[in-house]
Amino acid sequence: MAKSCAACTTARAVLRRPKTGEPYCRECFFAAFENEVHQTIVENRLFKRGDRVAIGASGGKDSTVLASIMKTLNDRHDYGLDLFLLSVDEGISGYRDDSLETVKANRDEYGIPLKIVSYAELYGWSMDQIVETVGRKNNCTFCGVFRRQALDRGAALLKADHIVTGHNADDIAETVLMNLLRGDTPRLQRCAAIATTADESVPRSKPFKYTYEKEIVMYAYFKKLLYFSTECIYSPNAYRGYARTFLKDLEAVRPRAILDIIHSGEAYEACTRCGYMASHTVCKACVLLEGLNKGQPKLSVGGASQRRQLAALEAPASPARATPAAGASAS
Ligand SMILES: Nc1ncnc2c1ncn2[C@@H]1O[C@H](COP(=O)(O)OP(=O)(O)OP(=O)(O)O)[C@@H](O)[C@H]1O
Repeated sequence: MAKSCAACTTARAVLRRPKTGEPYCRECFFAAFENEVHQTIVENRLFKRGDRVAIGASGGKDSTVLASIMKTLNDRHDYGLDLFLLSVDEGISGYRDDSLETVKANRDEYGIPLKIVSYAELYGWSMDQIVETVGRKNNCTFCGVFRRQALDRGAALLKADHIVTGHNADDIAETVLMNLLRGDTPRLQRCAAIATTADESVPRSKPFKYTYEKEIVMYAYFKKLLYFSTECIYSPNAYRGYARTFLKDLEAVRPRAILDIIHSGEAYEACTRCGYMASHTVCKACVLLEGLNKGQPKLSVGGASQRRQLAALEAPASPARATPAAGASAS
């Protein structure tokens, strides 16, 4: 017997939500999907009214769904944003030239202006030429670094206040895993952040940070969105491939694994004093040192929480405890 939708309980379910495993009808799935992205945008205060927002548009599923949903939410909730599509043409024949045709079709369908910047015009080198020179092994490094800057330069031409990209929950969890496997702990929290701002670059954010890739594909499918699905011909990123397979295996057993990994990245903190990894704003070594340096080592090794220990150590010394130092200077 056909199941009914877990949300409206009346319509017939046509899908099972990958994130929760619940049966949903089409309309309730659209509503839940759109509402979750809206919540992410509002709770993280990603934009302010009047912002000019450049949507990094590659023609792939993520950025195509992002463009569609940014338009839907901007209209529905009156965000007051000026939206633009921004595409980087890396100069990869048989790949980017075809995907840019998809972006142009999306420009016409959504009525969002499109700006294309190319590696050839910005750097004097296309990726095809770079690969001819450096080979296929390290070409992704060139492409990644150049794309980051190209998006900034394109956003500057558009006078954009903000760039959004289609990075989804799976992409972010994969990056957290890769940084963990490489022992690159300083990057853990940064790669899991929803918004980033580097000096002199345009602020960026990822409205799909908590959106599952499988749900993006479902949304595109049921909305009949047009996207380009070929993988880059130059990107045999084997390491990410293993992280991806591992993540998919985890997801199959426990769908929440994707969110849990993102939360692990978010929860990682670097000590605000010495930069070493910490589970609090200040690491245990700094708390112990503070105790030693203040002549109260026992305060920092007791059973109290690290926050309370630090607060106690940072509190102005009581008159009784101040006596030895005061006595020393008086004598
Ligand atoms: N050539 C490009 N021009 C503009 N934005 C890009 C380009 N390539 C990537 N991006 C942005 O970076 C995001 C992540 O890129 P990635 O290469 O991981 O692609 P993806 O996961 O296949 O996403 P998509 O499905 O949108 O192509 C994209 O969703 C898009 O917002």
